[in-house]
Amino acid sequence: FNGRNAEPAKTFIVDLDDPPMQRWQKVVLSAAVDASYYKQGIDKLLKAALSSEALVELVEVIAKDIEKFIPQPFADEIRGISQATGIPLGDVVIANIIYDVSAFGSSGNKACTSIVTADKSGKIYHGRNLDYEDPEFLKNLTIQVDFHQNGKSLFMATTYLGYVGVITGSRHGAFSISGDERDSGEWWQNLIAVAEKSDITFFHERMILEKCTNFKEALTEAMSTPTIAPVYYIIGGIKPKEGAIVVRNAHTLANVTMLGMDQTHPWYLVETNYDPWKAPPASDDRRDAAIHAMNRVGQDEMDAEMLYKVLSVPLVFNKDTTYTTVMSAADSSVYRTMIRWDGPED
Ligand SMILES: CCCCCCCCCCCCCC(=O)NCCO
Repeated sequence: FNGRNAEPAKTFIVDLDDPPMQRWQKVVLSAAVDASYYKQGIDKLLKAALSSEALVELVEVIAKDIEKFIPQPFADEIRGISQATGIPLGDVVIANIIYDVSAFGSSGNKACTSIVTADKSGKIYHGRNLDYEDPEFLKNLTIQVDFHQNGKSLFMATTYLGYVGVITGSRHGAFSISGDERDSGEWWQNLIAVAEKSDITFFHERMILEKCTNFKEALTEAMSTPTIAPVYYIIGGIKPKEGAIVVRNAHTLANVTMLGMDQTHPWYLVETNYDPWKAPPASDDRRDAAIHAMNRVGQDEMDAEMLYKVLSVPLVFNKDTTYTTVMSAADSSVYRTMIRWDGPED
Protein backbone atom coordinates (compact mmCIF):
# COMPACT_ATOMS: atom_id res chain seq x y z
CA PHE A 1 0.00 0.00 0.00
CA ASN A 2 1.24 3.47 -0.85
CA GLY A 3 0.67 5.28 2.44
CA ARG A 4 -2.16 7.50 1.17
CA ASN A 5 -5.73 7.49 2.47
CA ALA A 6 -8.94 7.06 0.50
CA GLU A 7 -10.71 10.41 -0.02
CA PRO A 8 -14.43 11.18 -0.36
CA ALA A 9 -15.38 12.23 -3.90
CA LYS A 10 -16.72 15.81 -4.22
CA THR A 11 -20.41 16.21 -5.14
CA PHE A 12 -21.61 18.50 -7.97
CA ILE A 13 -25.17 19.29 -9.04
CA VAL A 14 -26.29 18.75 -12.65
CA ASP A 15 -29.76 20.18 -13.32
CA LEU A 16 -31.65 18.22 -15.97
CA ASP A 17 -33.91 21.25 -16.48
CA ASP A 18 -30.95 23.27 -17.83
CA PRO A 19 -30.28 23.17 -21.60
CA PRO A 20 -27.93 20.21 -22.30
CA MET A 21 -25.09 22.49 -23.56
CA GLN A 22 -25.00 24.23 -20.15
CA ARG A 23 -25.58 21.32 -17.78
CA TRP A 24 -21.99 20.35 -17.10
CA GLN A 25 -20.30 23.71 -17.61
CA LYS A 26 -20.23 24.77 -13.95
CA VAL A 27 -19.03 21.31 -12.94
CA VAL A 28 -16.09 21.16 -15.34
CA LEU A 29 -15.16 24.81 -14.74
CA SER A 30 -15.16 24.53 -10.95
CA ALA A 31 -13.18 21.29 -11.15
CA ALA A 32 -10.67 23.11 -13.41
CA VAL A 33 -9.81 20.18 -15.70
CA ASP A 34 -6.51 20.75 -17.47
CA ALA A 35 -7.07 20.21 -21.22
CA SER A 36 -3.65 18.79 -22.04
CA TYR A 37 -3.65 16.42 -19.02
CA TYR A 38 -7.10 15.23 -20.11
CA LYS A 39 -6.07 14.74 -23.75
CA GLN A 40 -2.98 12.74 -22.80
CA GLY A 41 -5.00 10.61 -20.37
CA ILE A 42 -7.68 9.81 -22.97
CA ASP A 43 -5.04 8.87 -25.58
CA LYS A 44 -3.39 6.50 -23.11
CA LEU A 45 -6.72 5.02 -22.00
CA LEU A 46 -7.80 4.40 -25.59
CA LYS A 47 -4.54 2.65 -26.48
CA ALA A 48 -4.72 0.51 -23.33
CA ALA A 49 -8.39 -0.40 -23.87
CA LEU A 50 -8.05 -1.17 -27.60
CA SER A 51 -5.30 -3.55 -28.59
CA SER A 52 -5.38 -2.87 -32.34
CA GLU A 53 -4.14 0.36 -33.97
CA ALA A 54 -6.82 -0.08 -36.69
CA LEU A 55 -9.55 0.02 -34.04
CA VAL A 56 -8.03 3.17 -32.53
CA GLU A 57 -8.25 4.82 -35.97
CA LEU A 58 -11.85 3.66 -36.44
CA VAL A 59 -12.83 5.19 -33.09
CA GLU A 60 -11.21 8.46 -34.15
CA VAL A 61 -13.38 8.46 -37.30
CA ILE A 62 -16.53 7.88 -35.19
CA ALA A 63 -15.49 10.67 -32.83
CA LYS A 64 -15.39 13.15 -35.74
CA ASP A 65 -19.01 12.40 -36.69
CA ILE A 66 -20.74 13.18 -33.42
CA GLU A 67 -24.18 13.93 -34.94
CA LYS A 68 -24.39 10.50 -36.53
CA PHE A 69 -23.39 8.41 -33.54
CA ILE A 70 -24.24 10.29 -30.33
CA PRO A 71 -27.92 10.88 -29.53
CA GLN A 72 -29.33 13.93 -27.73
CA PRO A 73 -29.12 15.18 -25.01
CA PHE A 74 -25.69 13.52 -24.74
CA ALA A 75 -24.27 15.12 -27.93
CA ASP A 76 -24.99 18.64 -26.66
CA GLU A 77 -23.77 17.83 -23.14
CA ILE A 78 -20.47 16.63 -24.65
CA ARG A 79 -20.27 19.74 -26.86
CA GLY A 80 -20.86 21.97 -23.82
CA ILE A 81 -18.03 20.25 -21.91
CA SER A 82 -15.65 20.65 -24.85
CA GLN A 83 -16.55 24.36 -25.25
CA ALA A 84 -16.16 25.11 -21.54
CA THR A 85 -12.82 23.34 -21.08
CA GLY A 86 -11.11 23.73 -24.45
CA ILE A 87 -10.68 19.93 -24.63
CA PRO A 88 -11.08 18.98 -28.32
CA LEU A 89 -14.58 17.62 -29.04
CA GLY A 90 -13.18 14.36 -30.47
CA ASP A 91 -11.40 13.60 -27.18
CA VAL A 92 -14.53 14.09 -25.08
CA VAL A 93 -16.43 11.87 -27.56
CA ILE A 94 -13.78 9.14 -27.30
CA ALA A 95 -13.95 9.27 -23.48
CA ASN A 96 -17.68 8.67 -23.72
CA ILE A 97 -17.63 5.75 -26.18
CA ILE A 98 -14.54 3.95 -24.92
CA TYR A 99 -16.50 1.17 -23.18
CA ASP A 100 -18.69 0.40 -26.19
CA VAL A 101 -15.74 0.08 -28.55
CA SER A 102 -13.61 -2.00 -26.18
CA ALA A 103 -15.94 -4.49 -24.41
CA PHE A 104 -15.76 -7.69 -26.44
CA GLY A 105 -14.34 -11.22 -26.22
CA SER A 106 -10.66 -10.62 -26.65
CA SER A 107 -10.39 -7.46 -24.55
CA GLY A 108 -7.59 -7.26 -22.00
CA ASN A 109 -7.67 -6.78 -18.23
CA LYS A 110 -10.79 -7.30 -16.20
CA ALA A 111 -11.56 -6.11 -12.70
CA CYS A 112 -14.70 -4.64 -11.20
CA THR A 113 -17.00 -5.89 -8.46
CA SER A 114 -20.66 -5.17 -7.66
CA ILE A 115 -22.57 -6.56 -4.66
CA VAL A 116 -26.26 -6.27 -3.75
CA THR A 117 -27.10 -7.45 -0.24
CA ALA A 118 -29.96 -7.48 2.26
CA ASP A 119 -29.20 -6.80 5.93
CA LYS A 120 -30.99 -8.73 8.69
CA SER A 121 -34.06 -6.44 8.44
CA GLY A 122 -34.20 -6.82 4.64
CA LYS A 123 -32.77 -3.33 3.90
CA ILE A 124 -30.92 -3.45 0.58
CA TYR A 125 -27.36 -2.13 0.24
CA HIS A 126 -25.48 -1.97 -3.05
CA GLY A 127 -21.74 -1.54 -3.32
CA ARG A 128 -19.27 -1.46 -6.18
CA ASN A 129 -15.62 -1.07 -7.00
CA LEU A 130 -14.92 0.52 -10.35
CA ASP A 131 -11.61 -0.82 -11.66
CA TYR A 132 -10.23 0.28 -15.01
CA GLU A 133 -7.13 1.02 -17.05
CA ASP A 134 -4.98 4.02 -16.02
CA PRO A 135 -6.49 4.22 -12.50
CA GLU A 136 -4.41 7.23 -11.40
CA PHE A 137 -5.84 9.39 -14.23
CA LEU A 138 -9.41 8.25 -13.44
CA LYS A 139 -9.01 8.80 -9.68
CA ASN A 140 -8.15 12.44 -10.45
CA LEU A 141 -11.45 12.75 -12.37
CA THR A 142 -13.80 10.90 -9.96
CA ILE A 143 -16.84 12.90 -8.80
CA GLN A 144 -20.32 12.35 -7.38
CA VAL A 145 -23.16 14.00 -9.30
CA ASP A 146 -26.51 14.91 -7.78
CA PHE A 147 -28.88 14.98 -10.78
CA HIS A 148 -31.72 17.43 -10.12
CA GLN A 149 -35.11 17.79 -11.81
CA ASN A 150 -38.04 20.06 -10.92
CA GLY A 151 -35.94 21.74 -8.24
CA LYS A 152 -35.06 18.59 -6.32
CA SER A 153 -32.65 15.67 -6.29
CA LEU A 154 -33.76 12.81 -8.59
CA PHE A 155 -30.77 10.47 -8.37
CA MET A 156 -27.12 10.32 -7.30
CA ALA A 157 -24.37 9.03 -9.52
CA THR A 158 -20.61 8.55 -9.53
CA THR A 159 -18.74 9.35 -12.72
CA TYR A 160 -15.53 10.75 -14.15
CA LEU A 161 -15.33 14.42 -15.17
CA GLY A 162 -16.35 14.66 -18.81
CA TYR A 163 -18.13 11.28 -18.82
CA VAL A 164 -21.87 11.96 -19.22
CA GLY A 165 -23.01 8.33 -18.99
CA VAL A 166 -23.65 6.72 -15.62
CA ILE A 167 -21.93 3.48 -14.50
CA THR A 168 -22.98 3.76 -10.81
CA GLY A 169 -26.14 5.43 -9.49
CA SER A 170 -29.09 5.38 -7.10
CA ARG A 171 -32.55 6.84 -7.59
CA HIS A 172 -34.02 7.87 -4.23
CA GLY A 173 -36.76 5.57 -2.93
CA ALA A 174 -36.62 3.44 -6.10
CA PHE A 175 -33.49 1.43 -7.08
CA SER A 176 -29.72 1.48 -7.44
CA ILE A 177 -27.74 0.24 -10.45
CA SER A 178 -24.14 -0.46 -11.41
CA GLY A 179 -22.51 -1.73 -14.61
CA ASP A 180 -19.65 -4.23 -14.80
CA GLU A 181 -17.77 -4.94 -18.01
CA ARG A 182 -18.70 -8.13 -19.87
CA ASP A 183 -16.27 -9.18 -22.54
CA SER A 184 -17.98 -11.57 -24.93
CA GLY A 185 -18.54 -11.87 -28.67
CA GLU A 186 -16.42 -10.19 -31.34
CA TRP A 187 -15.66 -6.48 -31.85
CA TRP A 188 -17.66 -6.38 -35.10
CA GLN A 189 -20.80 -7.45 -33.21
CA ASN A 190 -20.57 -4.15 -31.30
CA LEU A 191 -20.32 -2.39 -34.68
CA ILE A 192 -23.45 -4.15 -35.96
CA ALA A 193 -25.22 -3.05 -32.76
CA VAL A 194 -24.17 0.56 -33.59
CA ALA A 195 -25.70 0.20 -37.06
CA GLU A 196 -28.88 -1.22 -35.50
CA LYS A 197 -29.14 1.93 -33.36
CA SER A 198 -28.65 0.14 -30.04
CA ASP A 199 -28.00 2.40 -27.03
CA ILE A 200 -24.51 3.40 -25.91
CA THR A 201 -24.35 1.21 -22.80
CA PHE A 202 -23.85 3.70 -19.99
CA PHE A 203 -26.05 6.36 -21.64
CA HIS A 204 -28.74 3.67 -21.42
CA GLU A 205 -27.96 3.15 -17.71
CA ARG A 206 -28.34 6.89 -17.11
CA MET A 207 -31.71 6.84 -18.94
CA ILE A 208 -32.85 3.98 -16.67
CA LEU A 209 -32.10 6.24 -13.68
CA GLU A 210 -33.88 9.22 -15.28
CA LYS A 211 -37.03 7.39 -16.36
CA CYS A 212 -37.74 4.33 -14.19
CA THR A 213 -39.54 4.93 -10.91
CA ASN A 214 -39.09 1.53 -9.22
CA PHE A 215 -37.02 -1.68 -9.22
CA LYS A 216 -39.40 -3.59 -11.49
CA GLU A 217 -39.37 -0.89 -14.17
CA ALA A 218 -35.57 -0.63 -13.98
CA LEU A 219 -35.22 -4.42 -14.32
CA THR A 220 -37.58 -4.56 -17.32
CA GLU A 221 -35.77 -1.69 -19.03
CA ALA A 222 -32.31 -3.22 -18.37
CA MET A 223 -33.50 -6.55 -19.79
CA SER A 224 -35.29 -5.26 -22.86
CA THR A 225 -33.35 -2.34 -24.38
CA PRO A 226 -30.52 -3.34 -26.76
CA THR A 227 -27.09 -1.96 -25.85
CA ILE A 228 -24.07 -1.62 -28.15
CA ALA A 229 -21.75 -3.59 -25.86
CA PRO A 230 -22.24 -6.65 -23.67
CA VAL A 231 -22.62 -5.68 -19.99
CA TYR A 232 -23.63 -6.90 -16.52
CA TYR A 233 -26.22 -4.61 -14.92
CA ILE A 234 -26.50 -5.13 -11.18
CA ILE A 235 -29.71 -3.69 -9.72
CA GLY A 236 -30.86 -3.26 -6.12
CA GLY A 237 -34.30 -2.16 -4.97
CA ILE A 238 -35.90 -1.04 -1.73
CA LYS A 239 -37.72 -4.24 -0.71
CA PRO A 240 -36.10 -7.39 0.82
CA LYS A 241 -35.98 -9.56 -2.34
CA GLU A 242 -35.24 -6.77 -4.83
CA GLY A 243 -31.87 -7.55 -6.39
CA ALA A 244 -30.79 -8.80 -9.81
CA ILE A 245 -27.87 -9.39 -12.16
CA VAL A 246 -28.88 -8.76 -15.78
CA VAL A 247 -26.45 -10.30 -18.28
CA ARG A 248 -26.58 -8.64 -21.71
CA ASN A 249 -24.92 -9.52 -25.02
CA ALA A 250 -24.38 -6.75 -27.55
CA HIS A 251 -28.02 -6.23 -28.63
CA THR A 252 -29.71 -9.20 -26.81
CA LEU A 253 -30.45 -10.44 -23.26
CA ALA A 254 -28.38 -13.45 -22.11
CA ASN A 255 -29.59 -14.21 -18.56
CA VAL A 256 -31.05 -12.83 -15.33
CA THR A 257 -30.18 -13.97 -11.76
CA MET A 258 -32.48 -12.73 -8.99
CA LEU A 259 -31.56 -12.21 -5.32
CA GLY A 260 -32.51 -15.39 -3.44
CA MET A 261 -31.90 -17.76 -6.37
CA ASP A 262 -28.49 -18.90 -5.14
CA GLN A 263 -29.30 -21.23 -2.25
CA THR A 264 -25.75 -21.09 -0.85
CA HIS A 265 -26.10 -17.35 -0.08
CA PRO A 266 -29.67 -16.21 -0.81
CA TRP A 267 -29.16 -12.82 0.96
CA TYR A 268 -26.64 -11.38 -1.50
CA LEU A 269 -25.46 -11.31 -5.13
CA VAL A 270 -21.87 -10.84 -6.29
CA GLU A 271 -20.91 -9.95 -9.86
CA THR A 272 -17.36 -9.39 -11.08
CA ASN A 273 -16.71 -9.78 -14.82
CA TYR A 274 -17.80 -13.38 -15.43
CA ASP A 275 -21.11 -15.06 -16.21
CA PRO A 276 -22.84 -16.14 -12.96
CA TRP A 277 -23.40 -19.70 -14.25
CA LYS A 278 -19.68 -20.25 -15.01
CA ALA A 279 -16.72 -20.64 -12.64
CA PRO A 280 -14.35 -17.63 -12.76
CA PRO A 281 -10.81 -18.34 -14.01
CA ALA A 282 -8.33 -19.31 -11.27
CA SER A 283 -6.11 -16.42 -12.43
CA ASP A 284 -8.82 -13.86 -11.52
CA ASP A 285 -11.07 -15.20 -8.78
CA ARG A 286 -12.35 -11.98 -7.26
CA ARG A 287 -15.81 -13.54 -7.00
CA ASP A 288 -14.76 -16.14 -4.39
CA ALA A 289 -12.72 -13.54 -2.47
CA ALA A 290 -15.91 -11.42 -2.20
CA ILE A 291 -18.10 -14.43 -1.28
CA HIS A 292 -15.64 -15.46 1.41
CA ALA A 293 -15.63 -11.91 2.88
CA MET A 294 -19.45 -11.62 2.73
CA ASN A 295 -19.86 -14.97 4.54
CA ARG A 296 -17.34 -13.94 7.19
CA VAL A 297 -19.35 -10.78 7.95
CA GLY A 298 -22.74 -12.59 7.84
CA GLN A 299 -26.19 -11.10 7.25
CA ASP A 300 -26.69 -10.13 10.92
CA GLU A 301 -23.70 -7.77 10.88
CA MET A 302 -24.15 -6.40 7.34
CA ASP A 303 -24.44 -2.62 6.92
CA ALA A 304 -22.90 0.13 4.75
CA GLU A 305 -19.62 0.12 6.68
CA MET A 306 -19.26 -3.67 6.50
CA LEU A 307 -19.99 -3.65 2.77
CA TYR A 308 -17.20 -1.09 2.30
CA LYS A 309 -14.89 -3.44 4.24
CA VAL A 310 -15.86 -6.37 1.98
CA LEU A 311 -15.05 -4.20 -1.05
CA SER A 312 -11.64 -3.50 0.50
CA VAL A 313 -10.36 -7.09 0.80
CA PRO A 314 -7.40 -8.09 -1.42
CA LEU A 315 -8.24 -9.05 -5.03
CA VAL A 316 -11.65 -7.34 -4.79
CA PHE A 317 -9.70 -4.15 -4.00
CA ASN A 318 -6.75 -4.12 -6.37
CA LYS A 319 -4.29 -1.84 -8.18
CA ASP A 320 -6.92 -0.90 -10.80
CA THR A 321 -9.62 0.16 -8.31
CA THR A 322 -10.46 3.82 -8.88
CA TYR A 323 -13.39 4.22 -6.47
CA THR A 324 -15.70 2.37 -4.09
CA THR A 325 -19.35 3.43 -3.83
CA VAL A 326 -21.81 2.16 -1.20
CA MET A 327 -25.46 3.12 -1.69
CA SER A 328 -28.97 2.22 -0.57
CA ALA A 329 -31.93 3.43 -2.64
CA ALA A 330 -34.18 3.00 0.40
CA ASP A 331 -32.15 5.55 2.36
CA SER A 332 -30.95 8.67 0.54
CA SER A 333 -28.43 9.36 3.33
CA VAL A 334 -26.50 6.26 2.20
CA TYR A 335 -24.57 7.29 -0.91
CA ARG A 336 -20.83 7.53 -0.46
CA THR A 337 -17.98 7.30 -2.94
CA MET A 338 -14.40 7.00 -1.75
CA ILE A 339 -11.55 7.59 -4.20
CA ARG A 340 -9.16 4.71 -3.55
CA TRP A 341 -5.85 6.50 -3.21
CA ASP A 342 -5.12 3.84 -0.56
CA GLY A 343 -4.78 1.06 -3.18
CA PRO A 344 -1.93 -1.40 -3.62
CA GLU A 345 0.85 -0.23 -5.93
CA ASP A 346 1.68 -1.94 -9.22
C1 LIG B 1 -13.49 10.82 -18.88
C2 LIG B 1 -12.76 9.61 -18.69
C3 LIG B 1 -13.28 8.44 -19.46
C4 LIG B 1 -13.49 7.32 -18.64
C5 LIG B 1 -14.02 6.14 -19.33
C6 LIG B 1 -14.24 5.08 -18.38
C7 LIG B 1 -15.08 3.97 -18.90
C8 LIG B 1 -15.27 2.99 -17.81
C9 LIG B 1 -16.04 1.80 -18.20
C10 LIG B 1 -16.23 0.96 -17.00
C11 LIG B 1 -16.67 -0.40 -17.25
C12 LIG B 1 -17.10 -1.13 -16.04
C13 LIG B 1 -16.02 -1.39 -15.05
C14 LIG B 1 -15.46 -2.74 -15.15
O1 LIG B 1 -16.11 -3.77 -15.19
N1 LIG B 1 -14.17 -2.77 -15.27
C15 LIG B 1 -13.50 -3.98 -15.55
C16 LIG B 1 -12.80 -3.91 -16.84
O2 LIG B 1 -11.52 -3.40 -16.65
